[in-house]
Amino acid sequence: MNQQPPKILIADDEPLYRETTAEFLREEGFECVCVEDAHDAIDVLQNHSFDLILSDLNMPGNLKLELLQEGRTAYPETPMIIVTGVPSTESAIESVRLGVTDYLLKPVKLDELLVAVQRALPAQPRQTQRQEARPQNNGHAEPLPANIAGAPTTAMPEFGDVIGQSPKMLEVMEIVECVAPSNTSVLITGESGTGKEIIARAIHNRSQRGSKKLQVIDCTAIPDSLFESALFGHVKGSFTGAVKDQAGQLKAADGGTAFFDELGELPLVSQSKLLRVIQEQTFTPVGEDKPVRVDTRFLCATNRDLQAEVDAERFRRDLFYRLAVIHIELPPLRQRGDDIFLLAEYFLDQLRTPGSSVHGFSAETLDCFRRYRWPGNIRELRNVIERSLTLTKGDQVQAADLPAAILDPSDATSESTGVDDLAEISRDEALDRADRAYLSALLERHDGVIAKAARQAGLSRQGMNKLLKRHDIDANLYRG
Ligand SMILES: Nc1ncnc2c1ncn2[C@@H]1O[C@H](COP(=O)(O)OP(=O)(O)OP(=O)(O)O)[C@@H](O)[C@H]1O
Repeated sequence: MNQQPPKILIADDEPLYRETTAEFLREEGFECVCVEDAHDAIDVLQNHSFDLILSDLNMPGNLKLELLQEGRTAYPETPMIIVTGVPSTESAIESVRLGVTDYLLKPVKLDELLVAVQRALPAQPRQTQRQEARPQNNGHAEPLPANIAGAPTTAMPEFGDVIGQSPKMLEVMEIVECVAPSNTSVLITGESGTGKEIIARAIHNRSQRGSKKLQVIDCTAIPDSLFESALFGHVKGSFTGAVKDQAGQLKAADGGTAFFDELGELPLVSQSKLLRVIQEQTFTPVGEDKPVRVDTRFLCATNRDLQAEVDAERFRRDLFYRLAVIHIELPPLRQRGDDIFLLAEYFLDQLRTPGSSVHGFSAETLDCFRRYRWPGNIRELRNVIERSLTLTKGDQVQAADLPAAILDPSDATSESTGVDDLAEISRDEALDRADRAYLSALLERHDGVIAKAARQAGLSRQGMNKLLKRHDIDANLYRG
């Protein structure tokens, strides 16, 4: 059996970084070859085979990501990790589109680098599989093989449960296709009910982790004091109430994906614990002294503006950069054009009882759908259709079957502001007022009962509480 250590090509124009990385990896048992620019890297690759390429982005000869292109086309079997000091969403998406295994930000912790290297190397010792370096084909890049990550798709991918054909959603789906096969972290943002979880599922299902678990971790549901126990698990007797050994949620995500929902709600102290897990892929259960190693991909979602949270020092900058390598911003339903009709048809089909004669919507109903703001987005649409189906008598959902707020959306924007006044204020302020008016009307109707108001708006209770807090509305004032 071939006992050669895995061989890594390190391409970086910063001598200090290059040498310290090589020294560290050599100590860990790898063989390293260092080059200082993309030209040298491409030359070396022609005559030697490697098990992994570790490459900087901003270095001579790589302005158009030449090394990446060459690496992925001529040596598609050789995994590649990007380590960059100048991250950008564009280069991250392009790197992932071309099929890099990981995209790390400098300064990268050595432990984190080691985890990424170990993950990128195939489970089988690569020495026995190492392919002969292929000659360059006269500078003509081969087309990307269809089976590698990010090969341009000619037809739109089949997205099953994710409905949408608007340009913004097609863009989202293209990014999902590109990023799914890598281990890169993805941050998904968007208003409540825009489908953040469904997109996380789409990424997970399309990755090689798809047959393993997608563990959803709701950051609002974990009390600060129980964060470690919930995530890392605990051993019996390690604290009052720990009556038996309990595995944490991260253990369940081993081999699969951990999806942190409502990440923006995570308190600072828990953020630092999470950062460590992501960097080192290890954690120590409460009451244990030995760390547990996992292989987990991290996806997360929030409806907060995380960059603003970072600026306000409520969210750790290093965690933000680590998680937001790829950022997918989901548009609100009101910006998805005709997707609203596709979604409405889809939910009608899904939710009508077998044998129901309802098979569509009246023109007036569709018009109401188009004009309404949908603050609860797709979840609200789904709820509205579910409710209307119970009221509809004929074979079409009529406008009269819709909730009052949807029938007359102007009610929700009136709030003592005339149309002329509205034109004087910013769009954000106008939308803010509409939200406030809508929430007040809902609370009025439901006598201040938050759960009922949330149900009608298609929001979770927590989501409704957050909105009320943001608008400084006290539900108690609406109690009868
Ligand atoms: N593009 C879509 N196609 C079909 N169904 C969708 C789509 N987007 C969202 N949904 C449905 O809308 C509902 C809300 O979606 P989801 O829970 O993913 O939203 P979210 O953004 O994670 O919400 P929250 O911020 O409240 O957690 C779910 O029932 C989901 O299946």
